[in-house]
Parts: sequence; structure tokens; C-alpha cells
Amino acid sequence: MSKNKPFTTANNRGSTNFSAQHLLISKNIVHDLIRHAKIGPGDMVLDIGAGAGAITLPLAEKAAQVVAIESDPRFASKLINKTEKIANIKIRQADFLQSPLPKSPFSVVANIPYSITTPIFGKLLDGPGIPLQRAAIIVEKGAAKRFTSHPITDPRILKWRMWFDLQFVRTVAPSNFSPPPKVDSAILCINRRKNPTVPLKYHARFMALAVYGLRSPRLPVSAAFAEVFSPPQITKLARTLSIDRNMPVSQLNEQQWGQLFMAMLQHVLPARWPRIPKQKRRN
Ligand SMILES: C[S@@+](CC[C@H](N)C(=O)[O-])C[C@H]1O[C@@H](n2cnc3c(N)ncnc32)[C@H](O)[C@@H]1O
Repeated sequence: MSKNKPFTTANNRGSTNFSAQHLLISKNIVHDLIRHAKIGPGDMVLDIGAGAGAITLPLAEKAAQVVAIESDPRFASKLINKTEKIANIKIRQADFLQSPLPKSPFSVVANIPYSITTPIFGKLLDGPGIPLQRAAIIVEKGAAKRFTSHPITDPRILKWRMWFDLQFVRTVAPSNFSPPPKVDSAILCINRRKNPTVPLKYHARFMALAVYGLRSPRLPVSAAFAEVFSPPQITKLARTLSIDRNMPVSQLNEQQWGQLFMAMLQHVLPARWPRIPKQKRRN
């Protein structure tokens, strides 16, 4: 392959996507990412899709350890050469989606490949035992809005937000990348919740209620949970939790979802609990 061709990458289906990668060229944005992720000398940090190392190197000045994962062998080998004398950087040439996550607490600072944003977030946020603490990630602005906004219509995003606070931090203009992408980007911050309304052990059971409750996001709360709570229970709950029983179920916030779930555990017989959805196979 010619030296002048743009860097390319394997996508999550194992084929090759020959589009150019949008590398960060703004030191201010790199600085902002590291600051928002609150990286300090005790932190082990993943840089997902490290490219030419725009984030990796400044990150290593703040963190205890940086593991940079890059699937493109040309980026990876350049980065290995560039960082061989820096003791706290490890470069892994690998597909992040197929790589094991750290077993001890870690953070993420990254400008990721947009084409696999949801699989990357799923890998970081889906499982109950993943020790992710904090992250600042550049994603397409549309995705950042979708992951952080109200109403909440997607049970998977709701589940992420029950245990992690997802915040839209700021828009990042195309001029901060080379080549500039056609769309706006954004910094999205993730912080593990210290006191989630629902204990982590109920992760799968909560997902069952979320999938059931959001099957038709425009249904009023009373109809959405009709098979779980009896009409008097719903009326009482709505009053105690200050919820309008006629509002669309998608208008419930994370805290109200948590309170409804805890009420279900306490007051509803297990036979009426929604079933835990079968895990989808991940390749
Ligand atoms: C948008 S570029 C960002 C590069 C660098 N972080 C920066 O900000 O300049 C995304 C990078 O992710 C890499 N990449 C794409 N798919 C990947 C995967 N599945 N696992 C690891 N890296 C991947 C690409 O090769 C590319 O270098």
C-alpha cells in the first residue's frame, strides 16, 4: 500500500473500511478531554483508537498508566516506535471490541471511530461488573445528544444511565480534526454513580423492567406498567413518587425509574415481574 494513502482500519465486522480517519489536531481539545475525565497520577487509562497518539502522549503525562488500543497496524507500529522510551504507555495493536477490559478500576479518554460508537459504549457500560470509573470521549454530536437527552426511549441507554451519569459537555467543531469530518462532534463525559438508586445486583432484572416499560415509549405510565402494578398500586405510587400517571413513560427520569423498580421488588409478587431478556450473542 502506498505510504501516502490515508490510514485505514478494520471495522467491527472484520472487513476493511478504507475511509480516512479524523485525527485530533487541537491541543486545547485534548487538554479539555483529560481535564473533564479528571485524570490524575493514580489512574489507569484506556485510549481507544489511539491513531497517531494525539491523546496518548499528553495523557501519559497525567496518568499512572496508559493503554492505547489501535487496530490499524501502521498506526500501531508508528506509535510503538514513538513511545518506546515512555515507561507508562503500553500500545496494543488490537480490535478494541475483541479485547479484554481491565479487571481493576480504569478510566477512558478517547476520540473513537464513530462507526462503532454504540458497540464501544456497550462494551464499556453494558456489563454489571465492568470497573469503569470515568471517561471523556469524543463522539458524533448526534450520538452524544441521543445518549444524554430526555425523553428516554431506549432501554439500553436507560440502563447505562442508571449506573453511570452521562453528560454532554461541549460541541467540538470539524476544524479540530484532520481531515475535518462532515458532522459536528462532542465531548461526552461518563461518571460512575456513587449511589445508584438501584443496586448493581439487580442489573439484569432492571433491564427486564426497562424493556417491558419502554415497549411503546408514548404509552402513559399507568398503561405501560399495567401488567406489573395493579391500578390502585399505580395510583398510590404515582402520588408517592410525584409522577403524573398519564404522562408518557419515556418522560420518566432515571431516579423515577429506579424508584418504580424498587417499588416493584417490594410490593409486587415475583410472578408479575417482567422476564429477564435473553442475552444477545456477541461476536
Ligand atoms: C477518529 S480516529 C482517532 C485517532 C486518535 N485518537 C486521534 O484523536 O487523533 C479513530 C482511530 O480508531 C482506530 N480504530 C478503528 N476501529 C478500531 C477498533 N475496532 N479497535 C481499535 N482501534 C480502532 C482507527 O484506526 C483510528 O486510528
